[in-house]
Amino acid sequence: MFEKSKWIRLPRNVVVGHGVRSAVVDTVDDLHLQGRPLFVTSPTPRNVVTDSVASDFEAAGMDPVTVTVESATFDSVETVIETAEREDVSYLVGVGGGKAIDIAKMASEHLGIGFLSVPTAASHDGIVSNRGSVPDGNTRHSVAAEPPLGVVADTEILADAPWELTTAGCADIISNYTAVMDWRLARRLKDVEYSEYAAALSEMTAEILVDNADLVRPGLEESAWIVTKALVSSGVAMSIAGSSRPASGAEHLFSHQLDRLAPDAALHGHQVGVGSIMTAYLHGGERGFWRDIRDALSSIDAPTTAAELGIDDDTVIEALTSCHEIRDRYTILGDGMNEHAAREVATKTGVIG
Ligand SMILES: NC(=O)C1=CN([C@@H]2O[C@H](COP(=O)(O)OP(=O)(O)OC[C@H]3O[C@@H](n4cnc5c(N)ncnc54)[C@H](O)[C@@H]3O)[C@@H](O)[C@H]2O)C=CC1
Ligand SMILES: O=C(CO)COP(=O)(O)O
Ligand SMILES: [Zn+2]
Repeated sequence: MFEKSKWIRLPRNVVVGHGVRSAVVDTVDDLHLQGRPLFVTSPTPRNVVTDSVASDFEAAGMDPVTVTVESATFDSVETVIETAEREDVSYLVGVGGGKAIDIAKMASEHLGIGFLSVPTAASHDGIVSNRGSVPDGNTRHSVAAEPPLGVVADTEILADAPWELTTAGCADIISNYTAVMDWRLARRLKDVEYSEYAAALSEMTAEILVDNADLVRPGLEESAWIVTKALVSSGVAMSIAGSSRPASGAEHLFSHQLDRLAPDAALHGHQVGVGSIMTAYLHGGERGFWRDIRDALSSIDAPTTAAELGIDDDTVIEALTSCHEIRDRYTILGDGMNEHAAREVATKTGVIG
């Protein structure tokens, strides 16, 4: 008998466009959410966006509360849960970059209440996904979390955000190529669960973004539009897969290890992009696909070297040789690279000098 079953949980409303920040209240109405909202945000997004959206809620008589978190940790998730329980809120609104949105979605999963995702930067593909990404000691968890009921992505806000946040989002998408290569490898060697639809959607998303790279330029609102659509599509791929596999392979392990070794040195998307150049080399050797990844990153102004990340060469080598230990996720790194091999890939790809 066929007994397999699967839930794919996706947002119901995705609102993208110029000035749609004023539609957050309407989105809440459309989703029939009632009661008191808790805004989950971080310091800069709070000043830039959250307070003005919260004042729309006040004007609509919804009595919002705001909690500001600084980092994507389990302690921050706990702070949000405690605030939500104390203030008797009915749903959450995550406003900010990847960290604030991850915290909101994980708290929402724990509380069993809905949440809305209001990105203030096109910097990551967690805008829509049903995963949270949290460092914890020597490891990094990819946690099952509540996907947003609705997403409101105002392209005016996203285009006004610092340009490097947008290039980081592009690099997070370009890294899908190597994430999917790793996923297919793990399927062949370790029989891991695999979804052809999620893999194809993830690769196609990267392909469309690279094909449109000429249109991704600083200050252009159309760029924010193109990148946001890719981020949404990549997040949907993760939700179809029920894991971050379509968008996170060895290049993400490399970035997660850099976060431990050189905290806050560079943006998540930029780190995974550089990691992707090197893991593409490992997948294809001299045969050139890594050059396509590097050129795609360069074409949208994303870093392609350790120096451009602001990270020294030795730290890159340390991350490469140890990042396979971050989590139990089989990738092209297998059971780890030795230092000589790591130096060779980093040098041959021009990541280190
Ligand atoms: N759950 C998932 O599926 C995914 C999760 N992530 C996670 O997301 C995080 C990376 O996201 P990021 O957005 O790069 O990090 P982030 O949330 O730390 O934001 C980066 C910086 O941009 C600032 N910022 C945001 N909006 C701004 C605006 N409009 N104007 C000026 N500054 C603004 C923030 O204050 C912060 O300093 C990582 O923790 C990563 O693991 C990334 C991809 C997928
Ligand atoms: O960043 C992600 C996808 O872009 C997902 O993060 P994880 O590697 O923690 O699953
Ligand atoms: Zn990522």
